[in-house]
Amino acid sequence: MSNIPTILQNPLTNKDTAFTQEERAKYGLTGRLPVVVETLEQQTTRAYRQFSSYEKDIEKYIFLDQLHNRNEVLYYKLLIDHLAEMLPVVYDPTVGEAIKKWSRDYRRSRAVYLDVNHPENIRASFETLGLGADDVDLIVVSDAEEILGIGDWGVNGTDISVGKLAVYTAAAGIHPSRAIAVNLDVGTDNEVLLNDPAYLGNRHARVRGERYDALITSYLKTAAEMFPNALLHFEDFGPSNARRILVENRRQYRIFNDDMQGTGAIVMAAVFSGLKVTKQTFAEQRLVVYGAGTAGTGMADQISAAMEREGLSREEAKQRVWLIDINGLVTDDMDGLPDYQQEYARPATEVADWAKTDGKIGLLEVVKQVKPTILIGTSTDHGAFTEDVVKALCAGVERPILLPLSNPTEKIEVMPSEAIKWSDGKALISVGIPVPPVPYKGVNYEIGQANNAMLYPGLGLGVIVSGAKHVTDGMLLAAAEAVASQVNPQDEGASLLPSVNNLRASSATVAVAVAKQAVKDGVATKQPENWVQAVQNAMWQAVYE
Ligand SMILES: NC(=O)C1=CN([C@@H]2O[C@H](COP(=O)(O)OP(=O)(O)OC[C@H]3O[C@@H](n4cnc5c(N)ncnc54)[C@H](O)[C@@H]3O)[C@@H](O)[C@H]2O)C=CC1
Ligand SMILES: CC(=O)C(=O)O
Ligand SMILES: [Mg+2]
Repeated sequence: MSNIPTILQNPLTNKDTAFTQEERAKYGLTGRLPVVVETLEQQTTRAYRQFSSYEKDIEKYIFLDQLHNRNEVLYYKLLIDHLAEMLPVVYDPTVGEAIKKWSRDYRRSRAVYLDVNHPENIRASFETLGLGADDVDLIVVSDAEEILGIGDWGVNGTDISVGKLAVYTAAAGIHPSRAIAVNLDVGTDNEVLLNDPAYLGNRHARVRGERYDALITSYLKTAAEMFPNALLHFEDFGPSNARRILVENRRQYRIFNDDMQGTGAIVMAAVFSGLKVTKQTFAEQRLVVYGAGTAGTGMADQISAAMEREGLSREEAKQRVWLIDINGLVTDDMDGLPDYQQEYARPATEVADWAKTDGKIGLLEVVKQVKPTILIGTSTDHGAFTEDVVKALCAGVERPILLPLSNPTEKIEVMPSEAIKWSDGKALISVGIPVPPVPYKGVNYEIGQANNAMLYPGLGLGVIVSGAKHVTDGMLLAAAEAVASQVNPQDEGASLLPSVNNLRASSATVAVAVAKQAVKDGVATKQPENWVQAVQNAMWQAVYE
């Protein structure tokens, strides 16, 4: 077959059967499309029928990916019209499965790859996009060391950046052609990939130390110079790099770590809702975090900061936090604790008579001793919140807040259906994955999705609309409050978080709150008269131009 016209090949310009007769004549498409001219709605109906014909989520993922590569407007129209149904396919949990198979199933690239062995190519790689300084709002970058809860996936992790961007556009109307997905290919320690002939990334162990740091520094510098308005979103880095990069660069660059800050903020939103039910303050909480890595310690930081805002000293706030990691309760006599855990390590003397199992103070013992008001799981330890743990939790307090947040489904600490049963409906639950409501003793328990995807799109939109120079703690808090303001958790069986069905409206509400806070914090560079209108105007709609 002869060549396909460029306008049909480019997903940003392709309208396919929706090109009018005039357009067909103008763009050299005469005779190159079937005669019927369709509307976007008609195309969407067909695409939905095609989507629905696939049984497996991974097949649906591939169908949507191919549509994304063919016709961007149609892809987003379909996604936005069926957001609650399709988010779990383009994003968590199915994206995890797609990432595992990415090199083997390779179809077409949608990203920029920055190679640790050729840092001199960073600028040239971005230049190939042909985008000017004002053309980019957002870059999502991942080095794929800790993809969701499934570990190191090297270049296969490209699709976490692509998936996060799809959610930005579908949920908050971030313009798809003003956003870039980036994979930092620094090698991988995943032996399966290193020994797979189909693997498409650098076939060597992860580069660490000076060369890694030089790549990050060069990436930040080049991206900020070339695209000075872009929000630099970091996703799924390993725990030590994630925190270090954020802490070292947040004053200088417009940088956001989703796993620490986005997750921390969505958890804050769930806790705000939970406290409306228990009628307590942050300062009264006892927080146990099971799995003290990037996400878990990010949450400990945000919840303890909320305690401080209510008048506790830093020391008093830390006294109300217990971290549990792979070696049990984190105590100050442990060797080699990473810096992000040291801050919360409990004095060994304080727990000297707590029961140990296999030489560790385990979760059940901590729950019995501490009587936590909030138990968070970010451990990837599937099933860790056993019946004994949930029952002990409920023996300690009347309405515990229970957030088993590990993704994807195969990693979750407890499924809500079990936690509702074991807690006799008392636990106030949210989880990272989408789950259906749980019927129990005549009540339908709606389970909100405490996934950063419920917050970061609106946060990003607020940053873009306000032209904020930095993402401040105040902006994260404003986002969390805006999410929590949309639910009535006191109603029996109500969710702690808004439904995914309302995600676009929720994102707009979050964006307005974030933009206003950016002004208050002195980091906004734009100040329109009406923030609500400015946010609406900024939201890209899936329609043909
Ligand atoms: N719901 C959400 O929005 C988010 C959920 N997550 C989930 O949280 C989990 C952790 O993610 P990250 O913090 O990025 O990973 P990470 O690797 O930084 O942290 C995981 C921590 O859990 C610890 N751990 C592993 N097995 C354990 C066990 N048996 N007992 C106690 N601790 C154990 C590890 O030592 C590590 O410190 C993942 O499943 C991820 O999908 C992460 C970010 C957002
Ligand atoms: C949701 C997310 O960012 C994670 O699981 O890593
Ligand atoms: Mg993540």
